[in-house]
Amino acid sequence: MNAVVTLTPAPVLDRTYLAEGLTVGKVNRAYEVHEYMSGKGLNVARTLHLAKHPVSAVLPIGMQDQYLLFSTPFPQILRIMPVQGRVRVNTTVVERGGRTTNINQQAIPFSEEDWRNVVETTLEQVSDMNADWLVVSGMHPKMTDTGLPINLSELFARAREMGARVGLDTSGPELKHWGRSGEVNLIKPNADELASLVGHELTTLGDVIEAGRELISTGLEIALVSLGPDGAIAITADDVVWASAVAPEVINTTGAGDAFLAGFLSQVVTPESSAAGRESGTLPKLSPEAALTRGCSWGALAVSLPTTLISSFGDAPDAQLRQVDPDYVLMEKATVRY
Ligand SMILES: Nc1ncnc2c1ncn2[C@@H]1O[C@H](COP(=O)(O)OP(=O)(O)O)[C@@H](O)[C@H]1O
Ligand SMILES: O=P(O)(O)OC[C@H]1O[C@](O)(COP(=O)(O)O)[C@@H](O)[C@@H]1O
Repeated sequence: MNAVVTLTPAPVLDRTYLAEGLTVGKVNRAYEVHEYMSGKGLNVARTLHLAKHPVSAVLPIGMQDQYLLFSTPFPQILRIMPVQGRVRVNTTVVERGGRTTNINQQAIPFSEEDWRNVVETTLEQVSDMNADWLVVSGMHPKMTDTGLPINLSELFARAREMGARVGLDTSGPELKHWGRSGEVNLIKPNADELASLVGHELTTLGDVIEAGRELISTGLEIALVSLGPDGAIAITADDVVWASAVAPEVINTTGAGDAFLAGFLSQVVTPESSAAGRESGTLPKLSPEAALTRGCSWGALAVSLPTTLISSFGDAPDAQLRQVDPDYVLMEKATVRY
């Protein structure tokens, strides 16, 4: 069935200001403001749900903030875990012309008990949905008692024992740790995140491919590197595929990575390969090529909308693509295999 479970360990209230321009150190005025519940895993799940894909989003959110979800689209896909602490707020300023500035708040720490409940609920979802993927997205909170970041080893190992692949979309020290741990199947860094993961500058596509291959040698199955307007590249042990799609207009780049990952996940395992895998007790075969093209199209669509994919329209992403670009004429798609 190619079902996906997402876990967003640190959900967010996204506040987006649209302004003519942003001058640091001056008073800036917004001509439009949007506010909605978000977080990388939630964004991926909503986008997949719009595409009628089986998906469930685990969201640890304190009681005081659960009202924020009252008007959220698609409440049926949410698995809300009550935890201590308030939800964080991420602020985005989008200038005309598309330049985007983000200020992301630190994640609220987890108590030992809250984290344990989140792990168990997530695994229940993986099991109930017979999930092909568990995707953990966004910042990782620290634990209140130790001050150390959450430990995902048990969650990853048990999800994999259940036959799910594990995907991780994060940055900074968390990506450095888990990206090389051999405990996840997929990571989705952008070029800057990949450079800091491998510890050196990446100036050419060849550098990106080499960095991806280095990670594959540590036990990763697929490095999915997004390259902003230059599309994305998927690197596996025996395949390197690049694709891109042209955005009709660049309005707000926040959320492009999430839309891209949703598009990729929606196609990387076909229902047939998923079923065949279950029958033979092996992991389903991956089809990165079609998945990459779909991911780039959805990413390009996301940048052409003022907010994220889901809050602007209620249609499936491919229908939204046709509204933005009736014949897909502007979305010239290219896929190259290296
Ligand atoms: N300016 C753009 N034009 C067309 N597509 C874009 C543009 N920016 C992003 N995308 C698409 O969205 C994907 C994710 O964007 P990227 O900026 O790399 O991710 P992140 O938001 O995680 O940093 C890209 O791989 C690309 O397919
Ligand atoms: O958990 P983090 O790293 O603060 O990221 C969360 C932020 O990333 C987003 O999910 C957007 O991410 P992308 O631009 O990578 O798609 C925002 O909606 C959210 O505020």
